[in-house]
Amino acid sequence: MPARAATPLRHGEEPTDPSSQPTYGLLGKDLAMFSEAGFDMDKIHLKRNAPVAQLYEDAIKYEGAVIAASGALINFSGKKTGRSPKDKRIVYEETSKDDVWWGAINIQMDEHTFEINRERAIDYLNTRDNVYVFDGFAGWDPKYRIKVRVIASRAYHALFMHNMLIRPTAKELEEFGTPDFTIYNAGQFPANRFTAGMTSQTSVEVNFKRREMVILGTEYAGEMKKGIFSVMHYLQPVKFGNLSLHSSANQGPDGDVSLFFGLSGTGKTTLSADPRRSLIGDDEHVWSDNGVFNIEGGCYAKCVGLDAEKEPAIFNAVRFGSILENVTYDYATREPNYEDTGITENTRCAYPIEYIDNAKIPCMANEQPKNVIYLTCDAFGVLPPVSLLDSNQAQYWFLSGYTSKTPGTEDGIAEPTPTFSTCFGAPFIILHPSRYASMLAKKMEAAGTRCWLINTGWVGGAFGTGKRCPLKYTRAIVDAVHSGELSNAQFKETPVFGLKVPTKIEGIPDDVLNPEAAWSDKKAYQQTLEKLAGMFNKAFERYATECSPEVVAAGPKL
Ligand SMILES: Nc1ncnc2c1ncn2[C@@H]1O[C@H](COP(=O)(O)OP(=O)(O)O)[C@@H](O)[C@H]1O
Ligand SMILES: C=C(OP(=O)(O)O)C(=O)O
Ligand SMILES: [Ca+2]
Ligand SMILES: [Mn+2]
Repeated sequence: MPARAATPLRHGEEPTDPSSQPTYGLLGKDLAMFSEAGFDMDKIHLKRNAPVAQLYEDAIKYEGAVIAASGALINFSGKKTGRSPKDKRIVYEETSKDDVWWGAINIQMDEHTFEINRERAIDYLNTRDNVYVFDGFAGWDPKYRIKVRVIASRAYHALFMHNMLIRPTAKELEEFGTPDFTIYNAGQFPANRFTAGMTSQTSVEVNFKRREMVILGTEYAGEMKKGIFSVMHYLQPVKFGNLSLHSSANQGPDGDVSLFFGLSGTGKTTLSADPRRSLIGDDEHVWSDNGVFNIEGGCYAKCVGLDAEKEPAIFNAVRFGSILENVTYDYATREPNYEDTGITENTRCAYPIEYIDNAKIPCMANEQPKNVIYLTCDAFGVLPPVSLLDSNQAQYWFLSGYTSKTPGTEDGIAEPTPTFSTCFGAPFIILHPSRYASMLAKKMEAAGTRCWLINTGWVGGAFGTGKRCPLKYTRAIVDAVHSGELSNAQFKETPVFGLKVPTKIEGIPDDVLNPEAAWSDKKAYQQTLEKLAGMFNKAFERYATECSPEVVAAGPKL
C-alpha cells in the first residue's frame, strides 16, 4: 500500500495540498497530459488513485451509495445492469483493421465518430466537480503487462477499477508516465443518437490506434473490465504471440494448474474458489511460454443466491473495500439480500483478489496447465455433467462454444438462452476465433493437457422442467479431475455426441452422470438431444473451412 499523508487530519478536513500525497495527487508532468487531452484543469477536481475510504465517502455523498453490515459499499448502476453487446464498437483504422474479425461482434465505427464521442465524454466530465482517475496495470507478468488509466465521473467506477486492475505501489504510481490504454467513462451521459452510426444512447467503443476506450450511456461497471479484456484479446496474440483466455485459473498443492473456460454465469468464479487450491484468477488470463498469468487484480462474482455455507470464500470477500453492485439490503441491519432479484439477476460483488484467503500473489504460475475444463451451462439438460474430450473434440467444442446466456448479464436476456459463444466468450474476442483455437490446440498438445467438458447447467430435463446441476456435484466432479480419480476411470461413449462419460464417480448418483437416466420422459430426451445436435451442425458450418476434417468430424452425428 502506498504511503499516506504525514499530517493527521481532523474530522471533515481535506488535505491542504492533495498533490503532496503520492496516492492522491498528480505530478506536474501528468497534469499537462490531462490538459492536452481536453480536461479543464482549472475547473474540475481531479482525484487520482484516491484512498478507498475517500472513494467510499464520495460515493455516499454524491451517488447515494450505502455501507453494508460487512463494510462493503453498496452501489447501483442505474438503468443498465448488464453489458450492452449490441452497442459495442471497434474503430476501423489502418493499424488493426487486418487483424480484427469484423461482423456482429466487432461492429465497425469510423475514426471521426469515435472522436465526436470522445469529445462528448470529455465535455461531460468537464461539467463535473469531481473526476476520478485510477492508474493501474493489466497483466501480472511484468514482461507482458500494460499500464491502464481509467477516467470516470463516479467514485464507484474508480473504486471498481481499483479492485479489478492490479494496484500499483507508490513507486510504480510515481513512475507511471504515459498509459498504454485509457478509458474515458462518461457513465450515464448518453451518446447522441443523431451522430452517424449511433443506434442507441449507449456506446462502448475501442480505438486500438489511439489506445483509448470511450463509454457513454451505461454505468454497468463490468463494461470497463470486459473492455480491457477485449484490448488484451487483441494485444496479447498480436503483439506478444500469447493466448488470451476467458477462463479462471487455480493451482493445486503439487503445482498443477487448471483453467476453467466459460461464458458469463457458467461457474468460472464459483468453481475456481476452491479451498484445496490457490486462486490465480477468476475470469481473464493469458497463456504465455512461461505459463499462465492473470490479467486482473480482483474478482467480479455473481451474487444471486450467495450463501455462506455453499460459497464461503466469496461470501467472506464481501467486506470493506468490496463493491456490491445492484444488491438490495435491509434498511435496519444493512444485510445484503442476495435472494432479491428485483433490480437484476446479475447482482455482483467486485473485490481485490487478496480478499480470497488462498489467492496466489503474484497471480501467475510458471507451469503449463495440466487440465483444461470447459464449463457449459446446458439449458436443454441433455449434456452429461462431465466428459473427457480428445484433441479434435477439444477444438470443436472450443470453436462451437455451446452454452447458454444467463439472465441479466446482457441487456435483454431474461432466462437461460442457448447460444454458441465461440471461444466461450464471443462478446470479447477481437481476432477470428480460429486464431485463438489453433493456438490453444498447439499449447494443449505441447503440454499434454487433458480437456474436460463440464455441464453446470440443467439435469433431468430442460430449463423449466429439470433443475440446475447441484453445485456440490459439480464440485465433486472438479475434485475428481484434480485427484486423478477421473483419469483412471472407465468411460462409456454416448450416442450422437460421442462423448466419453465416466461410468462412476465417488459421491455422484449414477443417474446424474447419465442424462438419459435422469430424464423421466425418454422420448423427450431423445428429441431434445437430436434438436441440439442439429443446432450444433448448423452453428459449425461457418468454421468448417477454418479447421481440419478431423475437427469437423468431431461434431455430433445424426
Ligand atoms: N453446478 C453449478 N456450477 C457452478 N455454478 C453454479 C452451479 N449451480 C448453480 N451455480 C451458480 O451459478 C453462478 C455461476 O456464476 P459465476 O461463478 O460467477 O460464473 P462466471 O464466473 O463464469 O461468470 C453462481 O451464482 C453459482 O452459485
Ligand atoms: C462480467 C461479466 O462476465 P463474467 O461473469 O464472465 O465475469 C459480464 O459478462 O459482464
Ligand atoms: Ca470544457
Ligand atoms: Mn466470473
